Amino acid sequence: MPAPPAAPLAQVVPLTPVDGVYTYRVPPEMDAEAVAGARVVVPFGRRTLTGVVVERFGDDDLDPETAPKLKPLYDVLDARPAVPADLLALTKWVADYTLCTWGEALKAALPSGTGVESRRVVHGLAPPDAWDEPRGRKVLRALQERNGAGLPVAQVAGVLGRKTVPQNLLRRLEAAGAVRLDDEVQEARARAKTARHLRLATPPAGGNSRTVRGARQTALLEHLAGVGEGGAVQAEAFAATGATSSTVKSLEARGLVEAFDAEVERRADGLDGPAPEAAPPVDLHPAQEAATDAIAGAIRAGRGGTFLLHGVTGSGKTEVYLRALRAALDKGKTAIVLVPEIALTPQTVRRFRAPFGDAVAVLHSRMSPGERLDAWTRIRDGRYPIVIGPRSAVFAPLDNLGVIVVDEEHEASYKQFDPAPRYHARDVAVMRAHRAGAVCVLGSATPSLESVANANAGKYTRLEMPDRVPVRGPDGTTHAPAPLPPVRVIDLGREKQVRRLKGALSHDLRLAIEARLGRGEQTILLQNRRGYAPVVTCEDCGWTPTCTDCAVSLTVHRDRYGKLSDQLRCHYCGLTERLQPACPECGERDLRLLGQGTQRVEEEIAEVFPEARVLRMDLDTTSRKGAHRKILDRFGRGDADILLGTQMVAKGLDFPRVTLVGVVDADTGMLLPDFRASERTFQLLAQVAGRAGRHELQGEVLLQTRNPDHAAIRFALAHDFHGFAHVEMAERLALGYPPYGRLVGVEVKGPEQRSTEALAERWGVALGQEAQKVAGVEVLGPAPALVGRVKKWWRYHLLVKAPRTLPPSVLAAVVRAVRDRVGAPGGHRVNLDVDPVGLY
Ligand SMILES: Nc1ncnc2c1ncn2[C@@H]1O[C@H](COP(=O)(O)OP(=O)(O)OP(=O)(O)O)[C@@H](O)[C@H]1O
Ligand SMILES: [Zn+2]
Repeated sequence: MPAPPAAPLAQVVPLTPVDGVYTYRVPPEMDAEAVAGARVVVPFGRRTLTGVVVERFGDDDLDPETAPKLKPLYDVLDARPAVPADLLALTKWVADYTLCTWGEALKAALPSGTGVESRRVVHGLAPPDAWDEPRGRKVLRALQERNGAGLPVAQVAGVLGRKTVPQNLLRRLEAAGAVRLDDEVQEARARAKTARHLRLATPPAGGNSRTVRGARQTALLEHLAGVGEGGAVQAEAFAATGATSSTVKSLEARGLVEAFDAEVERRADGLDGPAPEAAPPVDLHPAQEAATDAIAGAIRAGRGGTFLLHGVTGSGKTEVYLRALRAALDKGKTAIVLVPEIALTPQTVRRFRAPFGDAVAVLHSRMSPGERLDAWTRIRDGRYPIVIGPRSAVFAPLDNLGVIVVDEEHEASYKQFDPAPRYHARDVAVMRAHRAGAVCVLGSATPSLESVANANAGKYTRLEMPDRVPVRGPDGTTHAPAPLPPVRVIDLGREKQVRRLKGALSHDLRLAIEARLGRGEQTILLQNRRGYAPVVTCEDCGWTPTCTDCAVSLTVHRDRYGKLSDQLRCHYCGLTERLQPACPECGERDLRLLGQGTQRVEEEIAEVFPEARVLRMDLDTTSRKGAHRKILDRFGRGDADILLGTQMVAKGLDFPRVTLVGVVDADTGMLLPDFRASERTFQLLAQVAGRAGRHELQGEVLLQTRNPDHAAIRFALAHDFHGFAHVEMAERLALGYPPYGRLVGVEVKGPEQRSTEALAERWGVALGQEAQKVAGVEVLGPAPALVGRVKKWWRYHLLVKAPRTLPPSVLAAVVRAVRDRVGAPGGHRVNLDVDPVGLY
């Protein structure tokens, strides 16, 4: 019997949207493991939940009344705390800042699919005719059909064809003894994968040495001799030796080899194959040198601090990151590199793996839950000092952090919207590094105005790399910095008038592509819209198909069978239907397809340049695992002349033979009613322009637009980030928007329009009242969201605005007060979004 624990109580945060911290008794046998950061299973009302211990304490101060009533922990899930101490504090900060529960924030820091979940289940006890009300009978009949197996409560709604669970009915059925409600606990732990393995048989049969063996048999035996007791995965052994099943059969028959099933160790680096060969070390150019000195110096000195590394496209930021990682590792510290999901390309990963090899773990969203859990577990066990991944990797369970790098820090994908916590990974990175005494490096060619403002205010140290990396000639001599490529604007309005442009590609853009085809160089074309045509309309009556569940028009998609099988798709909910050849309203057969999606541009290229080899990269061509990588590998090998795609082609790519970048329609997104629309457009154009002429060959960029005078276009033309930032900042200041103001977005959603609108109104009134108590706070809205209905849910937005000088906690208190007072009654949902990114 172990001694009773000195701190017999544990404070536990359940991993659900339930607010608060709950106290449990720690049974003596769980004393050693139920420490702060460990995941535990606890009784919670009638449910069983997974939670995280956040503190242990003694029962001395406890009220003797409540002490005996405390329930014990049911179980501890971790032998080693899942959440290191610094992440406990960090998630608490995230919860307070983003207005979510600590449990929700902790959940974001843990791999999904772990722990235990319970669900409420109904069991039938009485036959259907024992109940005289039809709804109850229907439920009992469904339960009878399940032969004693329970039905999850959530599915009862479906049985009755309703959206919500009939809680009242269930209570009455339970009170009358017709059903029993129960909690069923499910282990949500991901299972390990097993595969067929081969190994040499023991003891090796001696007398077979004279047996004639084929080359494959010999190769397999040698291979297995090299891997030892644990054996090799059969498929891998086959790939390595050319052996086949019949090779194995004949070796098995002679007692030389045995086959068995065993768990495979999933590689936590998320890649197959060994680490790529290390690239030869480069000599830093002076601006890189200066940046590296500042960053590595801070890491070595353990000083901490945030650096804004503003380096133009192709200035060699990655090399600076690599040196920062090296500095951290040399000090025995660990490092996190955040990259936007879209930039988590094999090319990027290779550049980080090359110098550090197996020290690097890669996390990405395409991993299966099992792979993710494995990777996470090994990171927590300290096997990888470097973690690279998208926004959630900011919570990687590393101890002893030396540096966090946020590449392309301006990227909107660092902000999580759903589910809560609605955090911005860049801001969490800055905070985590700060608390750990680590260095944070924010890198971009087009920094966010928020970061620029922080640098201006002296909170971040600004490091500039204004030139591209000098190009080295084949003889080893270094030339002058490669210039940023010249950008030309093509005014689409004029093109339409003067040249009667019909398709998507202007005369000049066609000529430019043709020249690349002739010289065997490559082209990247950006068209930030997928599908064939964004809108279809009837020439006669003006009918346009819209989604039944969302307030948007449907996009035409064309598959390889051509026009006859055109589909209509909703980009919000995925609804898909056939496009009929005639208008359903008036019967007119002349339906007009308006606008250009990537598919249509692809078709036009095929018509104009039948000999060109085109790769299309958008959400539709990259949905399969590995597709993204395959496309880029092919393009990199020179198996294609043109890479056409959505914003996926705009960022991070570094291909030496790309000398032309064409933006088919620079206006997509530019005119959205979002105060960041202009900034986003500038960033996208500057980033995509940066893909051209990055090495020896001179590049060129063509922008097609209808708004040649727009600031985003004018400054992109001159590669003038500072000019753009200056103008845009002045506008933000005038309007009180970030970085000069603070915002909290409120999204009110519901299945019914009237009640949703009414709830939004009540929020508006209540916010207005609270806002009056604090100087400078302003409430905008409610107004219908830009897309007023998504997946059958109506959406209304409000925006709370405050000056930058108001502490975030004060603004949070305003919104929290309204949440407590008005809330989200009657099946509505209200999402609070602090520092929103996107449309409000
Ligand atoms: N000091 C150096 N000497 C020689 N080549 C270098 C040096 N530094 C970087 N490079 C090479 O220059 C190219 C551009 O560097 P890198 O991709 O790091 O730029 P970047 O600033 O990250 O650009 P972007 O913002 O466009 O992604 C790469 O091919 C890289 O290998
Ligand atoms: Zn829809």
